[in-house]
Amino acid sequence: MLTTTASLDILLKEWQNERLLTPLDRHFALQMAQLHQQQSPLFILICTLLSQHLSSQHSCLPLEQIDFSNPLKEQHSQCQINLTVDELTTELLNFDAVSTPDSAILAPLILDKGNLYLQRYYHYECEVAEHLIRLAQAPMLKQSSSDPFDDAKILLDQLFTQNEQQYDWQKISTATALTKRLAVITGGPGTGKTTTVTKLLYLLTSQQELTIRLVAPTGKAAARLSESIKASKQRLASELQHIPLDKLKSNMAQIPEEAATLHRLLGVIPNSHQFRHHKDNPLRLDLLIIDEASMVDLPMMYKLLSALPAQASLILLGDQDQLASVEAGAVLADICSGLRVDLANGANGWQMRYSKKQAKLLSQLTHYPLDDFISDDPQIGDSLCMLMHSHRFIGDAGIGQLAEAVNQANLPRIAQVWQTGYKELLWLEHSNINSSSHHSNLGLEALLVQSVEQYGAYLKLIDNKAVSATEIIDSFNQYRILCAMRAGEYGVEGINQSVSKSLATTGLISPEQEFYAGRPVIIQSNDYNLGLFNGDIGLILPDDVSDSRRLMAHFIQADGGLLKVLPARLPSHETCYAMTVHKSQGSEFSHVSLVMPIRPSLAQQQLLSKELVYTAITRAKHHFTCLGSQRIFEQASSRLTQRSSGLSERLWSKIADTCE
Ligand SMILES: Nc1ncnc2c1ncn2[C@@H]1O[C@H](COP(=O)(O)OP(=O)(O)OP(=O)(O)O)[C@@H](O)[C@H]1O
Repeated sequence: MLTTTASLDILLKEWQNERLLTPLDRHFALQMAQLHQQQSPLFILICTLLSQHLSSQHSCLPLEQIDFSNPLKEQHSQCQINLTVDELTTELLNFDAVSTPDSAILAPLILDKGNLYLQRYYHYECEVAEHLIRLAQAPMLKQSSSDPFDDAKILLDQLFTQNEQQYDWQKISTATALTKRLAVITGGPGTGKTTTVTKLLYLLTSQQELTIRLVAPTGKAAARLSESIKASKQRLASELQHIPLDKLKSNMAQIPEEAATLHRLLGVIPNSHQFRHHKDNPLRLDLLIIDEASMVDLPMMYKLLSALPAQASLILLGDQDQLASVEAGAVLADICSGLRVDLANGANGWQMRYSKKQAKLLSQLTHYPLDDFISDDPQIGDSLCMLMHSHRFIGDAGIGQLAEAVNQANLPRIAQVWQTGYKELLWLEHSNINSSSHHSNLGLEALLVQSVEQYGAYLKLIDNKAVSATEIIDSFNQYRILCAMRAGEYGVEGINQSVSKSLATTGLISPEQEFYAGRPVIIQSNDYNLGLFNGDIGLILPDDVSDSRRLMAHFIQADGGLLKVLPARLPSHETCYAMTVHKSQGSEFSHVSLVMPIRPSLAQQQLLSKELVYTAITRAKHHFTCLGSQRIFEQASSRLTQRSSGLSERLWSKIADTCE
């Protein structure tokens, strides 16, 4: 048994040295102990584990996951506490700093259904669940006529050609969003989320005047949403040629194209965590559409839902299989979790779950029988729709096949896809050659040759005065190296150095100074005055309007405009020939090369997950290269990220919880 605080402190320091804990985790625990005058080693240990869980993006600490004999999966534990979950629950509730949700005065730590929360996160989780369930149970806005869906039925039939052989889930998704104030439309890349939402917007705006806002978590994702909606509107217009041109034009003009970031929508207050819009100053809109919803973390979802006006509707679009948000929570995955089913082949699949009433209504609207999807108590299921057929990867079969095999963690299938020899897939094996005078990795060398060829394309445009900065940035964005890790030779830092060196050797760049023509930079913090945000990527290029052609950092903004900033004024940033997979979320590139580590540490292995590999693959539109070793690729593909949270249970349990 850990009997003294001193022995625990030694243990915490050891864990910190092994990087199993951050200094913040240790300080949090010690501060909690001081604040609540509680020196019990058990209390300090639990606070440490809670903080470590929150730093690892979990929303809470499930007590049943604590293994006292090895709490942080370290090599040699000296921690010898031994308690069952029931004993631990009793011990924890004896501390003043811990309470249950039904206590008269809530303590800073809340213990609910076997999960320990910081009070703030408990509040976020309950509120998000309540908001979502309330929206899911509310009918869509402004229904006036005796059969409010009469017009919608006609329009739905015009917009979707009825397919007798197969269910058209895009049509069913559109109908879902017509009937409920919450619609969650999910699916992998190219499954038609934007196409569906464009048709829905056409349908809604041709019936009534609505204030609609389109948003995404990052500037890049917002810019991509704008582009996709514009392209989708053009495709739709060409499909609807039977509609008189004037009417078609005026209907199309009603569909918004501009997308903003979530931060811009909510109104950032400089140097504050608060936004201008919140519960008491709600947004002014009728319909909010959030793309790339998998990137929205729990606190942000809480803030968005709180700022939503009482009668507004919400549509979440995203891919539930992608990496979850950078901060705590996995809101989209939790929302979708109730649809998960085990398939006969052992893989995971999804199945819609509707109430009888909703299945009947959707059937009437779409003419598809939905009795097979009726569930007893679907809670939020009436608002969900999944698109499973990718229209994007038909021509580029290899990428789609690999993404699917990884997503299903199907190792034999993954091996088979790599062995098929698809022209759009390239495997580079880490192969170290060591001789007394020489150390090289042939895989890395091949990657560097590829990067010189690929990045050479935009670098060669820089001196051509006929080519605009926007065109050069577009060319740069065709190719990107994504790293699974930040640190090390095969992390972002090492690969950036290696690529810079190769480009310099071939004379494509002259990196004598910090800022040189062609250097790509990624911003690492928000600068509201400059309008630059964490994750924004730009290029250092000669300013084509100044005579001296002095160097400026050029960024394409969410509205497509070009922002120029003096390099010396840039907020913290780094070179970006290579970036992390996390930072690439919401972006797409024609060619993606994923770099995996050779010998990941124990802590690094935890980060190499199926979601990470899947996200990297699905960033590629036409070509995907992987530098790795088969063993690490397979290990990563079979490691599912588990984010501890009580949200899934709150959304899908039979009796919806209310927040205390
Ligand atoms: N029902 C359909 N039949 C044929 N092609 C379709 C259909 N739906 C979408 N597509 C095509 O598939 C491509 C991808 O569609 P869309 O952009 O709507 O997908 P998405 O899910 O939004 O993709 P992403 O996740 O990449 O943003 C587009 O070229 C679109 O024209």
